[in-house]
Amino acid sequence: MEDQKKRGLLIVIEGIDGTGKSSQAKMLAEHLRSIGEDVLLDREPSDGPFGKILRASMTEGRLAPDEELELFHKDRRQHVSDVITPALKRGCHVVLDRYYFSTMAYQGANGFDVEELRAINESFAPAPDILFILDLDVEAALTRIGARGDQANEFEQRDALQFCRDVFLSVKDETYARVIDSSPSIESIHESLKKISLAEINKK
Ligand SMILES: Nc1ncnc2c1ncn2[C@@H]1O[C@H](COP(=O)(O)OP(=O)(O)OP(=O)(O)O)[C@@H](O)[C@H]1O
Ligand SMILES: Cc1cn([C@H]2C[C@H](O)[C@@H](COP(=O)(O)O)O2)c(=O)[nH]c1=O
Repeated sequence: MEDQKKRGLLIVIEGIDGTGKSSQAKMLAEHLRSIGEDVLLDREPSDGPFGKILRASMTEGRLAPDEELELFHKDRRQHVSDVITPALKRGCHVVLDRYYFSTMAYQGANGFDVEELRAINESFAPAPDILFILDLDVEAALTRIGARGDQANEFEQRDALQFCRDVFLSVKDETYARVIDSSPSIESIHESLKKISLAEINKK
């Protein structure tokens, strides 16, 4: 007999560093579980073999841009086919901290064509049911993550983050996208994410 279970929702949280993605992903997953929903809390780079190489490279030294991009794509293909798709099929919601919009933003800031990156990813990665774009100005985001460095690096970092913020906001008109002002308190942002997610779950 065919499996009649409803597909889970893919709920993606994006935004520049320090906008509160990890905090919100955790709180949303915990809330949905507390009301009896089956939820997988996950992130990208993933905890799979390619994701582990990428995470190690963040502390041990950045890879060449081409090599890094190839790994992000390998990681996402593996994550989508082995983790995300099976979870959604068995009716589990996936709350995901970063997804292919981060590739558009960060690898776009590294010089790759943003629309090409989007097309490559959308050829194999399912679109989210909800995309929360946590939006915050670069100065506030940098203050939150306590970024410090030499002045030249700080300017470069600001420019790159502004580019990323603009890329995230460039998808704001997609039906699945919700821009969330991330300057209020963690709790009030959580209330917004909860309300929007529950409305979408109840629609299904
Ligand atoms: N709404 C908020 N108001 C004030 N501080 C916040 C808010 N949300 C998160 N923070 C704080 O900002 C810091 C970064 O939060 P968090 O790790 O959730 O962000 P992130 O977007 O996942 O960051 P990154 O992308 O750098 O991993 C943490 O110290 C967190 O407590
Ligand atoms: C998915 C993805 C991520 N990145 C970058 C963005 C951040 O600098 C790190 C992830 O760090 P976090 O603390 O876990 O948010 O990876 C990227 O460049 N491209 C991507 O596709």
